[in-house]
Amino acid sequence: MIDLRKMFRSFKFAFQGIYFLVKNENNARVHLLASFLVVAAGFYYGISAFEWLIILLFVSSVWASEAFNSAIEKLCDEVDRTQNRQIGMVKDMAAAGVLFFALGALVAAAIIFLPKILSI
Ligand SMILES: Nc1ncnc2c1ncn2[C@@H]1O[C@H](COP(=O)(O)OP(=O)(O)OP(=O)(O)O)[C@@H](O)[C@H]1O
Repeated sequence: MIDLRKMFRSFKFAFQGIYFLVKNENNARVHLLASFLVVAAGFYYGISAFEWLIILLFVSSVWASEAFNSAIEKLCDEVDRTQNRQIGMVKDMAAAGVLFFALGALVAAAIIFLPKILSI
């Protein structure tokens, strides 16, 4: 049996997580600006349903990877705040996860929008 109250409570915590991300993480604010710009460009250029699908997949993937990366960073800082090579590596690998999606998003946005921008 699904406990709806528990489910809505989990949503509340997840939205709290989004609030923490945007409030505390500079990179999340960069993602917010980029997401806004790309969605605005999508409406401006009237992109197709398939192009929207690609954009939405990348936007949500970048946000999800940033959320995991920030959570890992916070956890690392709780575990050990002294200089620790392993902690440094964990943080760098988590950051690489965001970079993979961000670079993919950049290339996808260029493939979708550059021809439209250049044809004007
Ligand atoms: N405890 C540590 N030991 C070794 N290296 C660390 C440690 N903490 C951070 N680093 C190194 O410094 C880099 C930046 O870490 P930091 O936690 O400041 O990340 P940030 O992305 O700048 O975080 P914030 O969002 O808090 O500004 C890490 O990727 C890692 O290479």
